[in-house]
Amino acid sequence: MPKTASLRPSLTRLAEPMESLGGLLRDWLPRQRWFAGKDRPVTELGLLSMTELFPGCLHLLIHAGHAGHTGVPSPGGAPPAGDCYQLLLGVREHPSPRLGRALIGRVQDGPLAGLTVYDALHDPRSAQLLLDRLRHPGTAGPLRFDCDPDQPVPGGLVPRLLDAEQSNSSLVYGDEYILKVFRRIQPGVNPDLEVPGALARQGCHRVPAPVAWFQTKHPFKATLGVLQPYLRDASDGWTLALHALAAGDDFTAQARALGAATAEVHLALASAFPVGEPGENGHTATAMSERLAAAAHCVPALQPYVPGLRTAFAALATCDAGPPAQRIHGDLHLGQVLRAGREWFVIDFEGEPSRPLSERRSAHSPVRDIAGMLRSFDYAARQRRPWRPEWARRCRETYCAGYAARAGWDPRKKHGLLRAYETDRAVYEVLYEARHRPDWLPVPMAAIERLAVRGD
Ligand SMILES: Nc1ncnc2c1ncn2[C@@H]1O[C@H](COP(=O)(O)OP(=O)(O)O)[C@@H](O)[C@H]1O
Ligand SMILES: O=P(O)(O)O[C@H]1O[C@H](CO)[C@@H](O[C@H]2O[C@H](CO)[C@@H](O)[C@H](O)[C@H]2O)[C@H](O)[C@H]1O
Repeated sequence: MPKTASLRPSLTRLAEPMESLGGLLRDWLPRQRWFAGKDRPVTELGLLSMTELFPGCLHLLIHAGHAGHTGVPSPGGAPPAGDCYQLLLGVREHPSPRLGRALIGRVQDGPLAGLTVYDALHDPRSAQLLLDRLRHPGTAGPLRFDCDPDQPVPGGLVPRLLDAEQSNSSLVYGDEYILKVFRRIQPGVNPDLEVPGALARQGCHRVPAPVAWFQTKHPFKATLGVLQPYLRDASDGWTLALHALAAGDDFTAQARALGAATAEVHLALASAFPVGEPGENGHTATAMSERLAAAAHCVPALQPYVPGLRTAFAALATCDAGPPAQRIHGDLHLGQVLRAGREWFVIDFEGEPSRPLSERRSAHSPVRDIAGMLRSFDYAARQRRPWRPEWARRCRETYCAGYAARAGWDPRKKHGLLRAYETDRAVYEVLYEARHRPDWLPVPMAAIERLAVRGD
């Protein structure tokens, strides 16, 4: 059995832990899928907080600064500029060879010299101890662990880390629960805790409700992770859509049911959170135009289409107000919906990861979510050659019909709104793909061309 490094209590008070970790993390962090600053070199790494969670496991909040940003939190606890990441680091003399993929490296300098550091979420023992902390409310330094006393979580569940490419890291326990450990941390309550909790209180069964969570109060208050029931026999909408496409199967019945489920979630959100006034289209159009300009600056391939795309935003400013602004999902696509039995469930209420948390928690038009899902049918249809525009068109049509039947208003009758929100979403996707998956860029670019040239 590998010997766990003795992490003396003094370790948590070490003055210069980054002497040991800085070099390793500077190399490792930018290679993680959830690292947001891939297009900007990391110029500075700073430690915002460090807590010994249990022997051999450190909880860290790390600031990654890019040129011109400082990692020093400003007075009053406001977050430093740049990004803050949550890491759980295992620290051992001789980690198990089974942790090979999780290795970050062997420390050369500073107080941890000679020890090996790895991503502790890959270590079943650490994952089990983390669940134990969640099962028993309490604190560890600035960290606080809470659970819903009405939904007790049993001990001894075997953990496994999901290895899908994700914005965060998720551990599944005994196929009973899933713990999402947020990676990029922003101040405030994370919508992925706030929204499912509020929807559960509304009696909405479309969203798995949180059963335990943990947060920090230093260097700012923030949600760090959420445990919820795991839908064990579920398949996500993206996988189902690709299977249907591969088999030449129709997907319209599923799309219709998905439209109805989206409307149900929107109705529950409108009951759970304050609803805004309609009539903000001018302001929204300006924000969309600004996002387009910023995206075209980063991705020059967008530039020839800017004038055509702007016509969608100009039209939005003058078209009817549409449904009132309300809390929405914020990043709805086929990968965010799960089909279990004959029901659709909606997960991941974090919103678009690159937007500030305050913006993600504010009210927006529900058309934004609808546009996100319509774009997703287009993404799916473009995964096979020859691509299948008819398949996407039918899914889009029936999704809207399903939505209309439940919501009482029909997205298809809001053409100007839908076009503007779809354009805004495609612009976001161009930026997302350029940063994370350049090979996928042609998918949203095809939509950009269509929206700019044909406008439909
Ligand atoms: N409650 C759940 N039940 C079953 N699978 C889930 C559940 N929540 C998430 N998943 C699975 O985990 C994946 C990642 O979850 P998600 O919340 O989208 O994380 P991320 O923010 O990292 O993208 C999903 O695509 C889904 O396959
Ligand atoms: O990681 P998240 O699920 O929160 O969302 C981000 O990554 C998604 C890709 O994994 C990205 O979605 C885009 O690609 C999907 C296919 O992989 C497609 O279904 C979506 O329509 C498309 O937007 C999402 O935009 C991004 O925020």
